[in-house]
Amino acid sequence: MTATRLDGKALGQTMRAEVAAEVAARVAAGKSRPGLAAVIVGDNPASHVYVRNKHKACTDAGLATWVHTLPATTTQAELLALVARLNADPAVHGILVQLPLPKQIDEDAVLRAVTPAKDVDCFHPENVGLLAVGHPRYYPCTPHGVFHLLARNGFDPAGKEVVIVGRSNIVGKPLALMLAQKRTAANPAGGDATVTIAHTRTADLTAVCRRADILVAAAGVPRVVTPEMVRPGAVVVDVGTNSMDGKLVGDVHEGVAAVAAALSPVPGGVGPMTITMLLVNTLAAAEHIDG
Ligand SMILES: NC(=O)C1=CN([C@@H]2O[C@H](COP(=O)(O)OP(=O)(O)OC[C@H]3O[C@@H](n4cnc5c(N)ncnc54)[C@H](OP(=O)(O)O)[C@@H]3O)[C@@H](O)[C@H]2O)C=CC1
Ligand SMILES: Nc1nc(=O)c2c([nH]1)NC[C@@H]1CN(c3ccc(C(=O)N[C@@H](CCC(=O)O)C(=O)O)cc3)C=[N+]21
Ligand SMILES: [Mg+2]
Repeated sequence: MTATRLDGKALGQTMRAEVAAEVAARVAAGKSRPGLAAVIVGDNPASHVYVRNKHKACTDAGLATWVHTLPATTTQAELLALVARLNADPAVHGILVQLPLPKQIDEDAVLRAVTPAKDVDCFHPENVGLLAVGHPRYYPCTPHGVFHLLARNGFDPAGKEVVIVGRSNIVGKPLALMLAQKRTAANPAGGDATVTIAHTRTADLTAVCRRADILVAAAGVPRVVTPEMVRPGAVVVDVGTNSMDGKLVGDVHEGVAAVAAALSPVPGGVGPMTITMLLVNTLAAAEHIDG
């Protein structure tokens, strides 16, 4: 078997075109143009690549966008002052503070300073709480991207065994929450799946992963998911974006393509979907804030 490719680049483009059409219609109707402000502190090269990609995707879809680049020596007070200014700016509907932040900055304090209505990453505890009780204001971008990459390729997670490797606050944990939840009108990306979360203390990772109909790798470790961890015919989503010898690689061993029914590539899988969901959320934020 050679796995079907879950093409996030193509699906992301399709969904970006949908956002662009809605933005154009909204602006033509005299409403506000959705705007995203991205904040990047320091000179992590990967962060600069992502922020540049986000900026271009916003521009292409007709969103207003600003990138605030601050030096690595920025103090917490300076960063909080910028966030306060963006919170108060009526042209800004979405605020993204690129992670990770330099050591002198308390990441949690900054994420909590973003006003929840503009928190298009869904990192603020109020928004995480709304997600947890099944009434999301926004879906977090990477988990939402994974949901659409599955659902729109005909792999509805409802009733399936899902195993997620990774339990971070930005990927594994919110994805597990979403996929386990009941799908309702208020929670259309509820997965109705049976979900297992694996991590570094999981006793037998191979045995746990082999239970999966849908296996999601979000560990940040190249090739951590090997072919023997995949039940033949399973669907595998690779969230990893790791830099190895100057190359971008995922968390899934290339041999998995011979075992899985479908596999998302890196690059061109979850990454472009994440950016697309950021545009979706920025449009939703403008509707939420301005009507
Ligand atoms: N494509 C995209 O849009 C995005 C991609 N990413 C990528 O996804 C990956 C994960 O990111 P993130 O969640 O932030 O990473 P974190 O480092 O915050 O979390 C990694 C998680 O994986 C678990 N883990 C690590 N190694 C193993 C292992 N050998 N076996 C089992 N579990 C393991 C950790 O377990 P424990 O909790 O026990 O330490 C932890 O829960 C990275 O490659 C990142 O670059 C991230 C965000 C968006
Ligand atoms: N506040 C915040 N929000 C985030 O959403 C966030 C963050 N911080 N910090 C870092 C992670 C990582 N992340 C990616 C986004 C796009 C790609 C992406 O588009 N990747 C392309 C390739 C990009 C390249 O060429 O390097 C692909 O996979 O095809 C990857 C990773 C968002 N993150
Ligand atoms: Mg820090």
